[in-house]
Amino acid sequence: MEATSDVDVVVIGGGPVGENAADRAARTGLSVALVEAELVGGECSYWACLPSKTLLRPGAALAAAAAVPGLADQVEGMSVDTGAVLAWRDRTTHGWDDSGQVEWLDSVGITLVRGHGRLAGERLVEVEPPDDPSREQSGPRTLRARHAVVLATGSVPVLPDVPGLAAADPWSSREATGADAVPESLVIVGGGVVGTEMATAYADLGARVTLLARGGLLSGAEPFAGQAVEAELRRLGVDVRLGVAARSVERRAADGPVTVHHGAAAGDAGADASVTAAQLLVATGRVPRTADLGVESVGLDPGRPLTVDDTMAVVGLRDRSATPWLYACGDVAGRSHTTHQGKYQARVAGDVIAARFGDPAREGAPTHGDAPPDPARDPRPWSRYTASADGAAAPQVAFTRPQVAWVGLTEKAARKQGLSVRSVRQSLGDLAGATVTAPEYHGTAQLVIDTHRRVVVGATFVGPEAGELLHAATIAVVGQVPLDRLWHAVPAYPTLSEVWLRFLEAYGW
Ligand SMILES: Cc1cc2nc3c(=O)[nH]c(=O)nc-3n(C[C@H](O)[C@H](O)[C@H](O)COP(=O)(O)OP(=O)(O)OC[C@H]3O[C@@H](n4cnc5c(N)ncnc54)[C@H](O)[C@@H]3O)c2cc1C
Ligand SMILES: NC(=O)c1ccc[n+]([C@@H]2O[C@H](COP(=O)([O-])OP(=O)(O)OC[C@H]3O[C@@H](n4cnc5c(N)ncnc54)[C@H](O)[C@@H]3O)[C@@H](O)[C@H]2O)c1
Repeated sequence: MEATSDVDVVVIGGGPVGENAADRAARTGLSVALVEAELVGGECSYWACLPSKTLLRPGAALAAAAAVPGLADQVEGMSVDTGAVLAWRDRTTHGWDDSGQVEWLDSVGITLVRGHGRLAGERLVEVEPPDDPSREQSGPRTLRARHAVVLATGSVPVLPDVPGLAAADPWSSREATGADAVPESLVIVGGGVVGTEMATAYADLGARVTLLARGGLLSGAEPFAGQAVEAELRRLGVDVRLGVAARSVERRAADGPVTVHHGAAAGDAGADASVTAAQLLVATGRVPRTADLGVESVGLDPGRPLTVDDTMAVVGLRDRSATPWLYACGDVAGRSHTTHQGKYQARVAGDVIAARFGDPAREGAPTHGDAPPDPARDPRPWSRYTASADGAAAPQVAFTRPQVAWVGLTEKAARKQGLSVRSVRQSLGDLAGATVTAPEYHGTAQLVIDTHRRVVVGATFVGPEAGELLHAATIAVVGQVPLDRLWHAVPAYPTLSEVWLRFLEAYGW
């Protein structure tokens, strides 16, 4: 095995984002090496999106059946078969085996280098062989990139500085999505997307769940969304405690129960209540994985978020070269923590690299037909080389019950940006589409409208399968479609999309 290898592009991190950046660049004939320390497919495939959604699906399917006359009586009293669900989760994650993903890399001509990658200066990456002896080093120790290096190393969970917490060896989302048994009881710290999704899944799987949140639930979304999820979690039997902070944690034996003492989140007063459970999950957010990545070798601060421009080029390097060579996308870039938005950034970074260094005329190249970005000038917003949607139009779905789907700005965020906005809120349950879905369908949707430009800048849908309603809103926000034109986008009868007509009627069109 050669010690040093020259390639056109090196991608560090083989999650969904690194894979996409590598693929886009490789399609223009560039040679690409992908460095991966664990499993190709990343957090999303093995410990995040896919296993979590598998754990959530059976409870959602049961609830959907229970809401439909003719089925409700049949499923009453039924519970989820935990063993079957965990076995399905194991199939979804391919038993934590990445050989399928590795085959794909081979098929598209991307070279996999297993090991921990670190920058060692400009366009230079050193790879430390993996600890796991079953996963042997499959490539060179040093990679010299002729053109570009892409950082796609994802993020790591945050462990708050609470006395006794680290010593209690709590679960992170990895253990929660990868568990091989359901604990009798679970206390969750954190009321964000992981906290609410896992509270739903574990309640469905039969655990007694307590959820501790500093504020309300899903604070990144409109407040009414978190309130709907809170109500449903309580209905499921989850003990939801809002406005509280963990003050200390005790666990006497490694496999023994764990007690979380908590008090009011506002102020520093001590603990006034506690909860004891068989297991503890900490879900208090994630930070970009920039520690132990060698970023100090190019003048950046390890452990701190990276700053990228809209072409996903990292800014603030010690030595500025005429053409940017270092890019970052996905969780590590810190702009968004979702797979779809990270992959969007990867398409941008991959296409920028391909346009700057690859052969755009090559068959299968994605980049012909648009002017390549000029590194000396600001990139043109909304071109294929610019991740313009990140700030203005990023969608997200929390697969809670009810689902919460949102895109763009909340009303509060829009006002904070100085926009003059008006929100219109509609009940989904009143629509004909709801009546034929389930007689007791409950749901709410809201548009945030920029009253000067008369365009939609944000949208939220809360209800069963609300995620499927989101994309029309994403198109309206990205396209900045004027309300006058939206009026001509006629929703089919009887679908839930008729809420768009109700929005326009309520706004006063
Ligand atoms: C429980 C949970 C559920 C989620 N559900 C969803 C969902 O339903 N939908 C959604 O859109 N998003 C979801 N997310 C977010 C989603 O998982 C992330 O946004 C996504 O994984 C980011 O992709 P990435 O490629 O940037 O990082 P990752 O998926 O984390 O991949 C990074 C890869 O880089 C590797 N790596 C790191 N450092 C190095 C190094 N120095 N050298 C070599 N390799 C390295 C890692 O081993 C990993 O394979 C969820 C997150 C969690 C925690
Ligand atoms: N369906 C999806 O798209 C999906 C699912 C799961 C996770 N994710 C992504 O993964 C990332 C991580 O999820 P997450 O839920 O851990 O983060 P989050 O940012 O969504 O929520 C973290 C929560 O923890 C709270 N918190 C922070 N510090 C705390 C402390 N010291 N004590 C108590 N509470 C504290 C915050 O107030 C917040 O409510 C998110 O950015 C999310 O977008 C996405």
